[in-house]
Amino acid sequence: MMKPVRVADYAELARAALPARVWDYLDGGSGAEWTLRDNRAAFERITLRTRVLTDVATCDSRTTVLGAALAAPIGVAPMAYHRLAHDDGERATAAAAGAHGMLFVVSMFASASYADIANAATGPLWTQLYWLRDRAALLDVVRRAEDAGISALVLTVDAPRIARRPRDLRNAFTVPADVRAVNLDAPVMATSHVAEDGTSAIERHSRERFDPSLTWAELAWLRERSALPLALKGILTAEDAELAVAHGVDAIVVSNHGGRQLDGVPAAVDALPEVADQVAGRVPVLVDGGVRTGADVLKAVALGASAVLVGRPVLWGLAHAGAEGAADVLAILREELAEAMALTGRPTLADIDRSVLAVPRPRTR
Ligand SMILES: Cc1cc2nc3c(=O)[nH]c(=O)nc-3n(C[C@H](O)[C@H](O)[C@H](O)COP(=O)(O)O)c2cc1C
Ligand SMILES: O=C(O)C(=O)c1ccccc1
Repeated sequence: MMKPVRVADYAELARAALPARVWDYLDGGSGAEWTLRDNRAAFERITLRTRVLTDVATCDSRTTVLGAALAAPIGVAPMAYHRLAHDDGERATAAAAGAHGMLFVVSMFASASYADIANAATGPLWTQLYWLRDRAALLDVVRRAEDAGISALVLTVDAPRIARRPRDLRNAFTVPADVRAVNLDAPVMATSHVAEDGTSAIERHSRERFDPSLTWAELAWLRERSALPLALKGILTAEDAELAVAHGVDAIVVSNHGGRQLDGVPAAVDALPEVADQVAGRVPVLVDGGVRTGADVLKAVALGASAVLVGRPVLWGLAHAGAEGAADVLAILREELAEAMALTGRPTLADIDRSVLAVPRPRTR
């Protein structure tokens, strides 16, 4: 292929670079992958209303989210095991995000230590958590993150267990022995590395370790033990957004886990307005799922997002060309966002409101 110019170009490059079962794990979703497809389709259904002659000589996409100063309202979504995509793993991702003034949310299942990631980083780092049955182990992860200077916690709440993902079941997917969740795993072989026909090792591992009995009341336990700001990731309804704010959560990530948890929930960008309207500016609302262009970022901001997180495309860039590839994916998004702001006549993020969105209407005669 010629030099990639769109984020989507990197998908094919990554597919060519990776073993089929690793590609399936990264690319795949749950069930019939209906929600996975809808994450994209929903962005593609939204059209834009341009304004002209507004002086777009300089477009400013800078913002601050939970104290993190960003050059653009874009971050890397938490994803397990970046070393599946490239040997340099999360250190490369951290360098790429930092090079563009973007946020990196490190997965609890990162394949590099928080200390090593922090050493490679030049920008803000948050970390994602799953609520483990073993509270001491959960707290241990939090302490390691704090010690490395991680500045916020993102608790994923859409995964009391990892959903059935048909591609991983068919492939009996296991994580290779040399790729490990080093901030978490005991040095013994964890289930995620043990093969068993017709099962996904990650799904089995999640059933053993994640605590599916977690409720709102228990969030206080974590708040009492860490002073870091806390975001909840995986909120899709106004009811849960209200409960999150009522329980003192500092930010919300509207997400369907990239179509990897319950198949049949709405596209993330379709759930965003319901959540943003309910929250009404009380805490920042982020969104992830299907963001592939700068115009997608603009659409999410118009619907109330303070920032977007980008998942798979970062791994595509890593798989193709390590830190350089991941950085190029982020550079394309940043450049396209600047272009979308200029061409819609919205030179600052504050100018990007719902007036930039065309309401799709049935044709009348
Ligand atoms: C390979 C992979 C691993 C993921 N691992 C995690 C994880 O460890 N924790 C988490 O909260 N979300 C995880 N996610 C979900 C992402 O944070 C994010 O919600 C989703 O990928 C965004 O959609 P996108 O890939 O379409 O941009 C993972 C997603 C992928 C593709
Ligand atoms: O694959 C995922 O989406 C995911 O969230 C996860 C969770 C635990 C271990 C590895 C991946």
